[in-house]
Amino acid sequence: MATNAGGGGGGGGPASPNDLEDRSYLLQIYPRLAAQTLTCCNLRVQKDATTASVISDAAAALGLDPGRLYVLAEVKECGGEEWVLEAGDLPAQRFLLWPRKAQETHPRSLGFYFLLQERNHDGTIHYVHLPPVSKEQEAQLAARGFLPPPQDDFADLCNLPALNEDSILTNLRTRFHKKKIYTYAGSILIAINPFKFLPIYNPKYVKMYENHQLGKLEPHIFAIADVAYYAMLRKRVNQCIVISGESGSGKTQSTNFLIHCLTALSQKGYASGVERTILGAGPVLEAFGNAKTAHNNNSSRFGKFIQVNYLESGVVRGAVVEKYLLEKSRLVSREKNERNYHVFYYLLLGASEEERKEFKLLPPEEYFYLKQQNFKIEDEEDLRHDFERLQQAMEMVGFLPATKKQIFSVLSAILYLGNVTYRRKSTGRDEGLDVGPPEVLATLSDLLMVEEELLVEALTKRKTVTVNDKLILPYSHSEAITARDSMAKSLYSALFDWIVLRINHALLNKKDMEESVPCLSIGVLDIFGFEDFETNSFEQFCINYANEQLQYYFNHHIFNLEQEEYQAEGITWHNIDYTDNVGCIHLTSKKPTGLLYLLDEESNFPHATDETLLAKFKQQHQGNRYFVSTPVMEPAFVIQHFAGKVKYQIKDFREKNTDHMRPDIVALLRSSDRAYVRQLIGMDPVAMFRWGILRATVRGLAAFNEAGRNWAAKTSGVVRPVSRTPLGELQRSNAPVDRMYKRASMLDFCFDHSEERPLDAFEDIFASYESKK
Ligand SMILES: Nc1ncnc2c1ncn2[C@@H]1O[C@H](COP(=O)(O)OP(=O)(O)OP(=O)(O)O)[C@@H](O)[C@H]1O
Repeated sequence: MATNAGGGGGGGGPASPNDLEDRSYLLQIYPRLAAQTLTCCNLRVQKDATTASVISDAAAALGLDPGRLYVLAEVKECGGEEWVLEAGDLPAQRFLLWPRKAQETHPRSLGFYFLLQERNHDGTIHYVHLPPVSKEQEAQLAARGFLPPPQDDFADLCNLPALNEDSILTNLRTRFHKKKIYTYAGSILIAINPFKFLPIYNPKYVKMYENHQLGKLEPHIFAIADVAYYAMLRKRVNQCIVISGESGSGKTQSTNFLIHCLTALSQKGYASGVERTILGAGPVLEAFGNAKTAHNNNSSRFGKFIQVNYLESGVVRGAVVEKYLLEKSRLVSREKNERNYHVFYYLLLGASEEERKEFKLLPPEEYFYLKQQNFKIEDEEDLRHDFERLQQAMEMVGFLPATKKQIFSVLSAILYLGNVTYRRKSTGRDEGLDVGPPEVLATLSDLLMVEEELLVEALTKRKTVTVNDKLILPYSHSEAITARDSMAKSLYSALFDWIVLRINHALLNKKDMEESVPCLSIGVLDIFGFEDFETNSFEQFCINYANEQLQYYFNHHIFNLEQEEYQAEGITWHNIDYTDNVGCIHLTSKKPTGLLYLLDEESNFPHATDETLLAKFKQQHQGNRYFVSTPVMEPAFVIQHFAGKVKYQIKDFREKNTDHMRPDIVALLRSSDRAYVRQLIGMDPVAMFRWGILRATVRGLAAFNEAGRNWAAKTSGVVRPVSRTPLGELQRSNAPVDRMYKRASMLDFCFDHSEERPLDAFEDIFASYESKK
């Protein structure tokens, strides 16, 4: 029945063309056994030879133990599927179905062979792993027609034949070279920054992706916007798109594309007012919140969440921008070859002669806050143009010329603060500091409209109020520099918050003040990517912690929830092991010993220093696998993040953690004759309260209208159409929302029209609201 042709080659195919029944075929059988001796057995078999007989002949030819059990499997692609044959199957029949070339003797790497494997007594197969097929082998296989031509790019990484780092990167690179910058990994979109314009974002593309199932068309960022939009409408559930990536990878650009598509979908191709305002808001936020860094010429130094609100019909209603963590430290110092916030350079290079005089501007190289670290401006022409662009964008968002002037005065004052210098008093027994130069102090006092005497006090002395006394202590030299920088940072940060608030005001649909409608929303989160610089400080610590949380969110959704869903649906599934980052999150934020809690504790303890803080970190977390030890004398600690190890310098952690506005500075700025400066300082508690009210009002009114409708139905016995002016409903119900609503309207009035005494107006309303609450 079977002929052992030994290890020799010998051609396959018919042995005797004239006698079909007597034909025999040369099968290549490879043993895959734990104790493997021979590499191959070429066995000549007849057409009607069963698997059982082929197994026994092959075992004999290979000198295997006849007392053991074996199975025979057909393999078509090396490393591919294996079809185990039943004892009564005819292997030669399978062989005859193979391509012609596969029936000739060929190397194993080309596939089409049989495998002889050991079988356990319970019927299961005793598997032994083989080395994977190489790329060259695959190519040979394809060249010989045994494999379909290789597909060299996969739009979805989930379809890759082999999923490993190498294959993923090769696929992304191949696609990128074909100008396909987007690739899916299931429902996640991977974008590779092309650093050049691609004509794939015009309205034709919005239309093309509209209401399409994800994956049907070439991957695209518009497809993600489209899925979010239609899922929101179909499920009536708010959606969120999370963008993550390292600095310069294209997060902000992607956010802009998403917002464009999200508003265009709603407007059926026409640009909406909201989109225009968002587009205007972009350059304003960029000018004040972006800077040139080592990684990106236009790096966002703050995180943001843009929420587009829709009516239930899918029409855009308005939008809200929320900002997170502006990198304030950049204002006073930064890494080599990096710049301060764009707006300073725009102003200094773009201002007219008249504006220079009005804001007392100097050339950029004369400001200490700008000239540190390899100061060189090579793009003067662009900066001048950007100043014009900024002015235009400010107008689009509704900044009046007077407001712009106020903002530029504050910017100029911030720059002058950097030029304040200190010298130890050389005469007398006074141990204080001399502050100067006089012309800088005079200009600062002019720009901020504060008394020079008070300004000098705030810059040189700390006031502490105790139960019975008021202590005034002179700052040491380093404390004074910290106080000066703190004033600059506080002013800039308040200015940025005010701008965000103003933009939100422009984005808010004014009708929300008059009528309530149920809304849905899609949010786009664009935060800093993971950072690891030469020197990492508190900012990097916060940014990387936020990214750790994002990673956890991904893990949770991609692995945990998906696997739970499979199990719930009864799909056979082996849980996938993945790197869980919960340990790192606990190290940072778990009560009571997480690093953030220890930091808060040490920030509030009067005698603590950065050194005692570091000692506390080490003492609590020595031995934690996410807290990597550092040499005893090194003022730093290392965290093992999901994305790699990062060393953080402990210097200024406490100072930055408690970086609230110093009371002395608040008091000084509140004494300003410039209403705008007082407004900035008052913003913190009051304007945030106001914004909270607006938000709560918009949400509350929806619920409230519903209550009004029920009330009307109950009292009249008939269901009436809903009034489009909720004030009527509000007055009838006497709900607390009523007060809130009216307060919000009044606050809005103050915000827009009371240049004279806005802060007092805020405070009055705030106090009256508090008393009636
Ligand atoms: N899809 C794209 N097409 C063309 N250019 C792009 C695209 N995405 C990004 N870029 C270019 O790359 C630059 C950097 O992108 P972007 O500022 O969006 O990065 P980022 O991830 O937000 O960086 P950071 O975290 O530093 O703010 C952009 O200024 C733009 O020129």
